[in-house]
Order: sequence, then structure tokens, then C-alpha cells
Amino acid sequence: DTIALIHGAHRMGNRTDADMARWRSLRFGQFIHWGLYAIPGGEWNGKTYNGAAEWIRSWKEMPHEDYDKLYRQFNPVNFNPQQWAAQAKSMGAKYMIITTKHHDGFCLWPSKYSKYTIASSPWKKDLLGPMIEAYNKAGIDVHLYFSIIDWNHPDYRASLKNAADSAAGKRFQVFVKNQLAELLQRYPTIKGFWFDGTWDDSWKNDGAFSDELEQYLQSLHPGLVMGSRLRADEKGARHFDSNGRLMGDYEQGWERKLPATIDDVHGNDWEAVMTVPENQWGYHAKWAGHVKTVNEILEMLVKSVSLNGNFVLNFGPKADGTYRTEEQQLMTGIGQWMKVNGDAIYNGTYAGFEKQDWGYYIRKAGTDSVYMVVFNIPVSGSLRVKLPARTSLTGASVLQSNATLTPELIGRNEYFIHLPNKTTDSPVVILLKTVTGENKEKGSF
Ligand SMILES: C[C@@H]1N[C@@H](c2cn(-c3ccccc3)nn2)[C@H](O)[C@@H]1O
Repeated sequence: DTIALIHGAHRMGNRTDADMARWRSLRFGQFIHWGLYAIPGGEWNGKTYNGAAEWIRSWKEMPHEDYDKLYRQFNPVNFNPQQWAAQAKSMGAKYMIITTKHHDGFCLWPSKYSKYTIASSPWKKDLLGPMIEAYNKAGIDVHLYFSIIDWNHPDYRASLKNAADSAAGKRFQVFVKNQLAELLQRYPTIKGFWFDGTWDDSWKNDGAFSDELEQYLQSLHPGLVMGSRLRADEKGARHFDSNGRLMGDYEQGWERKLPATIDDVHGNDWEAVMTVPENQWGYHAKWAGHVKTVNEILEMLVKSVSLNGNFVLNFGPKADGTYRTEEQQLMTGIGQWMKVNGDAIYNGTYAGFEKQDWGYYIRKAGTDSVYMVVFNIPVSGSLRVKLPARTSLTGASVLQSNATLTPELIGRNEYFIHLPNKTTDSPVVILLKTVTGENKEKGSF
């Protein structure tokens, strides 16, 4: 039986409104981590920081006062938001998430609630406004990343140990509320907040505040999309309340990892955010270890959509406002595939077909069109398709060439689709036309 909660989930099941349907249809996003951490770029005094570049302030080799002075050098002279938006558009991203303020507390907008902002830098000017305008003009929605943790703010407390801490904590909550309202007031076209840095006790143990904040923001900007990471319930449970119900509008815990099967997402909307190296969000001058390839990223994107989720790929621009070559090449390569096959991604949902080894099924939302995205062509060249009961196959074609395929019926509701050639250097998309229902005539193959 369930526990009585005041600040747990307030909704059973997914949101069904138009704003959430829009978020769900976009499927592919671009994350941008940009801030002071791009100046050191993971290096300081000739030493290399092996952690995530945006966490360099926590490195023992980086004195806090040295980091906190970096704003005096932040001057992205090559920042070109129109170019950023054009590259994101060519990659096929339909929404973008930008770090307004990361854990270091530095604000990319001239907040009136803090001195530690772009207004105090040589650049002086707001960076968010031009970005949001350029991306919106390119037809890309913008969501704002906001870190609750704020290493710069004098009132931030990881935990509340005494009355003084509690007083500081209260002042900090007012500060957070003011900055979020300020962001909504300055940037009314944004579609959501992406909260981070909500794991400390001071936040986890005040579920009431996180609940009231979420409702306050929704009242200021109805339809806002906010993930589960903002929320705690009054017992300190995060993401899922003490009755196991998802809080927020989608499961926001998939950071640098993907669900394995449809059972892992429990019917909830969800989103995965992914780094190109193993674990770098902000710019790091020396990427160590494995750097993901175009095909590897395409497989993560396709797998996410096949399991009813969104996939967001992260980019870490340099301090001067340009992207590193590897990231530019990824945007180009991903974009080339998306240009031809984006139909299988946008409005993509879980197909409800039995998963096969050759790749992933994606159903165009609310239709009988099911895409097969093939990553692993078997030695036989024949792709097995087992249809759910009462579903028949009425057509199959290669999406890119529109070439018709003739599936071979090999058993009850089971087919082989023979691919013309067994080699490809990028995923092949096949469009299946199906019919489902009691008395439909047998499939036409
Ligand atoms: C979206 C990503 N979330 C931030 C993060 C948080 N953490 C983290 C690290 C240790 C404990 C708890 C959380 N690691 N990375 C990263 O800095 C980036 O912003």
C-alpha cells in the first residue's frame, strides 16, 4: 500500500498536453556546456586534470581563488550564435539545452541577483539572449540548464547543520527562486529547465521547497517541461517518490548511460544525455580515452528513440566561442545521416515489435509505419521480422533509395527481409507498412 505524501508525484502517467507532446516529438537534442571552465580546459600550471573539465575548481591543484578570478579573462571574441544554431540545425537537433549557470555559479546572463556574471567579464554582454534568438530562428527549441549547487554563492550549504546554516539556506532558496523567475522573464520563448546539482542533503531534505518551486515555475510559464532531477519528496526520495512514482515530467537520470530494454523505462517519458568522450561536459584541451564515433552516437540516438526516449548529445565550446574540430566533424557526420533518415527519428516511438539482433524498430507516433534501423547485418543478409499478433505486413522499402523490398514469409507472422548488399558503412533504414486488426486480410506477401 502507498505512503501518504504531500510532496511526492502529483500525476500518474505521462503528461498528455501539447507542450509535452512537442518535447516528445523532437527526440534529438544538443547539450552545450560553456563557461569559465573552458578557459583552463582541464589544465592548470602545466598539469592535466583527469576529471570532468567543468569540475576543475574541485581539483586540489586548482586554488579556488584562482578559479574564481577566471571571469576577468572570459572574452569569447569568436562567439557566433548564428553559426552555432546553423550547425545544430544541420546536425538535425530539434532542441538545445544551454548551461545558464553550472556548479561554479558563474552566470552567462547579466543576472541582477549576482555579481558573478558575464556583466563582470570583459565580454560584458548577455550570451543567452543571442543564443536563444538564433536557435529559435533556426527552428530549434531552447531549454535552460540550471545548477542548484552554487560553489560561488556565500549562502550555499551542502547540508544544514545549525541555525546559521538554515538561515543561509533560506536566503539561498530565495536567490534560486529569483534567478529562475528572472530567466523566465528575460527569455519567454524557452521551453523548459534542466536542473542539476540537486544531490546535496540541503536540497534532498527539503522536498517541500522543490515541489513548491516546480509549481511556482509552472504558474509563471504554463507548459514548462522539467525533468525528475529537480524533485525530492518529503522523505528525501529523488526522481521517484517514496511510492516509486516518477516526479517531474520525464525521467532525467540517464546521464552517460542508456536503458537496456523497454522494461527499464517503466512507461515513463525519459531523456538520456551523453558526452562524446567518456566523461567530459565542459571543454577539455586533451580528450583522453575513447571518443565516440558518428555511428556509435547514431546507435545511441536510435536506441533511445526505439525505447520511447529523447537523446541529447553534449558539446563543450572553447573559451573563445568556437567548437573543437572533432565536435564539428561529428555534427557534420550525424547531420548527413539525419538528412536522409531523420523521418525515422522525429516523432519516433516504441514499436512494440520483438527486438531482433540486426538493430532497432521505431514506430512513427500514432501510425502503422514502423522503421527498421539496421546496425548489424547478419552473415545471411536476411533480417528476421516477427510481427505481433494481428499485425500484417503490406509493404517494405529502403528509406534512402525508396527501393521496394519483397519480404519472404518464413512462418506464421514471420518474415525474412533480404538486403540487396551485406555491407554498409552507416545504418540502413527500412520502412515497413503494416496493418493491425482482427479481420484484416493476410499480409500481401
Ligand atoms: C550533466 C552533467 N552533470 C554534472 C555532474 C554531476 N556529477 C556528479 C558527480 C559526483 C556525484 C554526483 C554528481 N558529475 N557530473 C556534470 O558536470 C554535467 O553538468
